[in-house]
Amino acid sequence: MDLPFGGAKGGIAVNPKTLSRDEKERLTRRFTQELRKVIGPNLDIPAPDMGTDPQTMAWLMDAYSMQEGETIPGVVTGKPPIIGGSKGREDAPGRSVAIITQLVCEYYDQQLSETTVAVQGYGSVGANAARLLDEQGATVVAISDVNGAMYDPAGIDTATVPSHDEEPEAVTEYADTVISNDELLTLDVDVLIPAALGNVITEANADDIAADYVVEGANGPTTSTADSILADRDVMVIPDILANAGGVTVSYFEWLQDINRRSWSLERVNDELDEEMRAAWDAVRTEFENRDITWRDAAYIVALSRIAEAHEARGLWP
Ligand SMILES: NC(=O)C1=CN([C@@H]2O[C@H](COP(=O)(O)OP(=O)(O)OC[C@H]3O[C@@H](n4cnc5c(N)ncnc54)[C@H](OP(=O)(O)O)[C@@H]3O)[C@@H](O)[C@H]2O)C=CC1
Ligand SMILES: O=C(O)CCC(=O)C(=O)O
Repeated sequence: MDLPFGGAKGGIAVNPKTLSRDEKERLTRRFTQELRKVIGPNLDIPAPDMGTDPQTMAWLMDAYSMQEGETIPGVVTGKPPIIGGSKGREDAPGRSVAIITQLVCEYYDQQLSETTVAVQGYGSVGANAARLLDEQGATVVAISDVNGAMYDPAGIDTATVPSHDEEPEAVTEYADTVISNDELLTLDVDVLIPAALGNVITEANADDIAADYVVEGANGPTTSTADSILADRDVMVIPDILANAGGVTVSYFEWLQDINRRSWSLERVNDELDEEMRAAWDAVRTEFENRDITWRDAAYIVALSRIAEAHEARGLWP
């Protein structure tokens, strides 16, 4: 039986191989019950981490710790800061999306103050990205939740619209003009940030994407066929593994804090995240420029080269 670990709003460091079959079954039942209480049928949707929150991660820590007889905070990340979570973890993926969007704009000589942005999903990733970009001077013209999108070509004051965490399914209630989530994806904006479900940019709508830049906030929002269509159309797609990596990066910071029994300040978390994101951007940009490939291929080359080097260092490479 597979444990429903990983990919939630934090990572988990349990090695299922070290658990007995009975322990696995017990943990799986407990986790699934608790998760279903929160996200109900959504447990079966393609992005199962949507709708979970730091409390969910606290349950995971407690369920595991009960088996161990002591609290093991480092076993799972994305927890509330008061019980071993990291400050800044909730905002981190949206913050990294905003940092990367800023770097993309700088790279293509696109002034942020003259940049329009549409964001699908208004949760941990979408709302934080939208609000940071809004604060930095971009014009956020569309945001959405499961019910549809708020659209205002003059710009939305993102701070006044509650995020999923603050009030789920509220975006359209605050809107004068509502459009569909599908329409949001094809708006004529500079930057499109899909930050909800996977597989929303497909063969069926890739030709209609009017944005110049797609910065992937969600995991896997673009199918591979759509990716090729966008590449042929010179739409720059900045891949999820770079853009939303703030989440997993601050999860790593959280694990470091937990195993060292330390708590970092928010300023330190955000400074170190900024540094990591800029270093990742530089590494990907170098491959992009040297090889004349897509941003996604450049990110894969950076990642796979590191794995290959690690194999080589161990003498494992044929
Ligand atoms: N949180 C994290 O650490 C990370 C998350 N991701 C990925 O980012 C994406 C979003 O996750 P996250 O922000 O954490 O999730 P949240 O649960 O915090 O927010 C999800 C948002 O998407 C909206 N939504 C739900 N269903 C749909 C739909 N069918 N169409 C449009 N919008 C919808 C929700 O609306 P409503 O309020 O109405 O429910 C909510 O605004 C996922 O793909 C996730 O895998 C990637 C990296 C890290
Ligand atoms: O924190 C993590 O390890 C996972 C974060 C996350 O949800 C993701 O990157 O998709």
